Amino acid sequence: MRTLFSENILSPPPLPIPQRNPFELTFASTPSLSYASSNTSVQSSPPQHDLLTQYTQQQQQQQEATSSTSGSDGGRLYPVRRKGNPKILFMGLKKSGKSSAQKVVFQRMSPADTLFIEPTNKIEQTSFESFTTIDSVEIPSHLSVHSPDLDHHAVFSNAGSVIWVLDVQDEYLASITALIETALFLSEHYPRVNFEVFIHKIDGLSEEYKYDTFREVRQRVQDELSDLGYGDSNVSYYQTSIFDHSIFEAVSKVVQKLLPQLPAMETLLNKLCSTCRIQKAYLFDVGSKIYVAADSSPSFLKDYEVCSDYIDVIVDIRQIYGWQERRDRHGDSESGGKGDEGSINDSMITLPGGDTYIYMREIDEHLSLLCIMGKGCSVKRRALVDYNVGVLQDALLEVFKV
Ligand SMILES: Nc1nc2c(ncn2[C@@H]2O[C@H](COP(=O)(O)OP(=O)(O)OP(=O)(O)O)[C@@H](O)[C@H]2O)c(=O)[nH]1
Repeated sequence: MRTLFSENILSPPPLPIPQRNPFELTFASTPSLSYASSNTSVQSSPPQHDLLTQYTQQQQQQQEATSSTSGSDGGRLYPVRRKGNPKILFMGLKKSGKSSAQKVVFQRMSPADTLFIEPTNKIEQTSFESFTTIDSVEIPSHLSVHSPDLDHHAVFSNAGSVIWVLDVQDEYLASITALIETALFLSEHYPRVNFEVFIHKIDGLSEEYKYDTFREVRQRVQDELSDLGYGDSNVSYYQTSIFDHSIFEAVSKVVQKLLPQLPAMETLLNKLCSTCRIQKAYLFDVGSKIYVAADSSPSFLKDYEVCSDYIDVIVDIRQIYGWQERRDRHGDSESGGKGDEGSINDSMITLPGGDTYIYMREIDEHLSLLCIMGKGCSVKRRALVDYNVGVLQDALLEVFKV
């Protein structure tokens, strides 16, 4: 076959992507991992580990030297360590959807019920208890960042992220002006706080208009910030709606940036995926359906949706029929007694077509691992997957033990 390129021209091999050392965190003890694999070529060799470790150490030294406050590394945001629980502030103009967004995600309110939410007139804080406690705070629309009634220190000093909720179904120029004001205030006074923009109520726009509007808002904000000399400020944008999974995906990404365990979790999931040929692996918080980590392969909303729906099914079944007492893979039950090995809470389904499977395994009472597997990882390899997921489970429990 004739091709445009000569067969003798070889493209250079891709450079290995340097990854953060997962064990940089000050854990009480670090898990020692050895995954079982039927394919030895996917396991990293010791010299590679040395290189990665050296690279990470250099990065850390550079970061310490420049005492960077943003936690940004070449465009990639790494969690900045903060004291206390992850705290997320919801801000935006009146009726933009602040209460709805947080109630749908953290309190499992049905989207239809948000029609009856009363306006918020004072600062409201709620705590979501799960694998970690997430504080979510709503700032009423009449309190702008320059309002003398706002206790800036109490509100922003320990905040992790500010989410600006912008209603695209409304006239949004006024919201953009207030958004810029808030972004500037945060850049100047609280640069460690992440600034996230939810381009919200996107469900009301037609398919082709959705992306145009998203791009227009993003461009306007970026242009105005650069005109004011803050072009390099790290602002993230998400298209969201409470009527689909987009709000959960967006909140997941916001929460992930606040978790110091994220690099360790990502590395563990990457290793699991390469060892067991898993297409995509998510670590879900079952209570809220936000995912706290995923492997680094490209992520599609559809994958997230199918896993999220599967969690709903499992939670419903569990509520109706109950669930076996959980035992770990060593046979210890939660009450401390010894039981039969194998009574671990996991399940697997095949999607229509028969080529794709979803595997779910409880890691602890809040977190569950969900994996999407394709042709390369059939049910015949289930024993290998079970074993390796067991190793991952032990490591994750160590990570959260701190
Ligand atoms: N179509 C659509 N409507 C939404 C969405 N999110 C919220 N809403 C609706 O927007 C209206 C206002 O939502 P709220 O959550 O009360 O907004 P708010 O910003 O908290 O309002 P205030 O507290 O009064 O400032 C409600 O009727 C919600 O049902 C969305 O994603 N899509």
